[in-house]
Amino acid sequence: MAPAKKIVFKTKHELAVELAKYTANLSSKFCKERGIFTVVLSGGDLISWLWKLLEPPYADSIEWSKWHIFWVDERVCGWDDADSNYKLAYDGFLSKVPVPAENIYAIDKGLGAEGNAELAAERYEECLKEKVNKNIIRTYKSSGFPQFDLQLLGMGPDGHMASLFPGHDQINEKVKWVTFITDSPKPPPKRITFTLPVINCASYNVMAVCDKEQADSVAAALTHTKDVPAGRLTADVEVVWFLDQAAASKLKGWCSIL
Ligand SMILES: O=C1O[C@H](COP(=O)(O)O)[C@@H](O)[C@H](O)[C@H]1O
Repeated sequence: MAPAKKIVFKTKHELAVELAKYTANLSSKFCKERGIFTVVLSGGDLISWLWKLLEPPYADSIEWSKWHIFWVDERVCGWDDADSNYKLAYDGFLSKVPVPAENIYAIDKGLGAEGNAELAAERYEECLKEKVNKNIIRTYKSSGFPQFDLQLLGMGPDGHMASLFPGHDQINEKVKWVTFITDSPKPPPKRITFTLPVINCASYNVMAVCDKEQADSVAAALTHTKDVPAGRLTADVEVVWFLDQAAASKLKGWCSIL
């Protein structure tokens, strides 16, 4: 289990620049080693901090054709719904880079539109298993859980990550790869989400958080003074918290500031 690193940035702009560099370095490493780079996206603000990847030197140098894109959580709705994490990522990032359409694994379109959270979670887990069988996704040591190369995560003000919310049972799931919630405290209520064991098997986990609304939960998660889902985040190789000064404002003195 990797200890959490924290980096505090003066501005969101600087955070986005460093996030692009970090992602591009890992892309280059995994594309060289495996010919594939598996990337897991979240929804929320994270997508707006990926803009630097769309610019030089990254836009033209990243081997986009080797990227495979998954979602750590998804709202159970149509792909064109304003709540959709797929739509958010497509409009803000994926439509601007040449990742092949067949390498983008969104929630099942029909089940999403129908609002069938349970079946949508089962179908997404089947999708992951199929990609494991095709050696697109690696598995974690002997556990059999999928191991993604890089997950780009965010955290809500209540300390939730993915769609694992405080006080809800999904955080305790130990067997399934993907589970669902139908009473999410943050709208919309129906969502599917990777489970904690899957999230924590990733080789590299980035948790990017900005703004003062998240400051209490950032402090709770990183000092373990209160049990919030994001405080359980680990990774196989490295977990790094990318914070702006407002999000880090309740942490006392021990972060590296860029
Ligand atoms: O609902 C969600 O919230 C979290 C955090 O979002 P943010 O807007 O506070 O950054 C997000 O990571 C997750 O993917 C999304 O479904």
